[in-house]
Amino acid sequence: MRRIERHASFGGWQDVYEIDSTALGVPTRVGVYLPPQAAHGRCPVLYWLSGLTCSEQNFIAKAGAQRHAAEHGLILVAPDTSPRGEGVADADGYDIGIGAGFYVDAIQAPWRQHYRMHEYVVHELPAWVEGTFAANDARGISGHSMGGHGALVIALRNPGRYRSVSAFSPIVAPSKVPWGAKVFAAYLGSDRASWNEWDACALAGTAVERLPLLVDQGLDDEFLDSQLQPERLRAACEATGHPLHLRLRPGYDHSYYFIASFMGEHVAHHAAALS
Ligand SMILES: N[C@@H](CCC(=O)N[C@@H](CS)C(=O)NCC(=O)O)C(=O)O
Repeated sequence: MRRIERHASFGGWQDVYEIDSTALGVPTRVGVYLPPQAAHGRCPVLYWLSGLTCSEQNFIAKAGAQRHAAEHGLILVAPDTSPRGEGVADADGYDIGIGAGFYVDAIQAPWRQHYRMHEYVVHELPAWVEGTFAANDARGISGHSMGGHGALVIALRNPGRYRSVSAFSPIVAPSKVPWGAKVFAAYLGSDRASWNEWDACALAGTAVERLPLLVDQGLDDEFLDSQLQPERLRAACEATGHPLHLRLRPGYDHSYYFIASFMGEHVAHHAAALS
């Protein structure tokens, strides 16, 4: 691993590392915030999954999460949103290929060679974090938009691995909306039944662990009706009794201004479950 950035931040360190990922088959960058408490003992870890077009930089520069992580003693880990670099498949459009890994394990050519973000985020990344830093194995996961989808799906698919989950403006039913349908057809193929394994609304119906879902959604979000449709998650959770705390926020859009406004509440939610 190579450390390529280090900044003092709220008594701790905001770092960026480049690691050689086996799952992705390429070097990949990851933001790691070490709170001041990590100098004295092991801390829980909150994983953050960003949305379309993002790298590890958007969250570390714009979400303002370090102040809250320092207050609660949480390590923050923010991976890239896809494999990238020479030899990595890509296609026209910001919503497929590089910057749009969708946190699935692709099975279709040419994507399957590198697009294995689920394997990377769920297994390889925590093993590296817990073996490298003063981290314990108490894990929470959160994210935004495509990353909100990733956080919900990863928590629902992997019972026992995460103690808390939350999302901002998540794509709750990727199988049913244009962003998800486009990449699922490419990465997973035309068998739509298999898409349910990567769809939070479908997974909420079959989850064996009823981990409560905390979701914030801005009502002035430009993607609310076309891509996000949070009422689908409410209906799916009501139908199966899955605990959901969905907060609709008037006036807020899809940006990091929205995320930063409620980041403190999300970090506190995770800290309560993880500490
Ligand atoms: N209209 C945007 C769509 C992508 C977008 O809104 N990305 C969100 C996540 S879905 C984001 O976090 N963008 C980066 C940022 O705001 O820093 C674009 O063309 O780039």
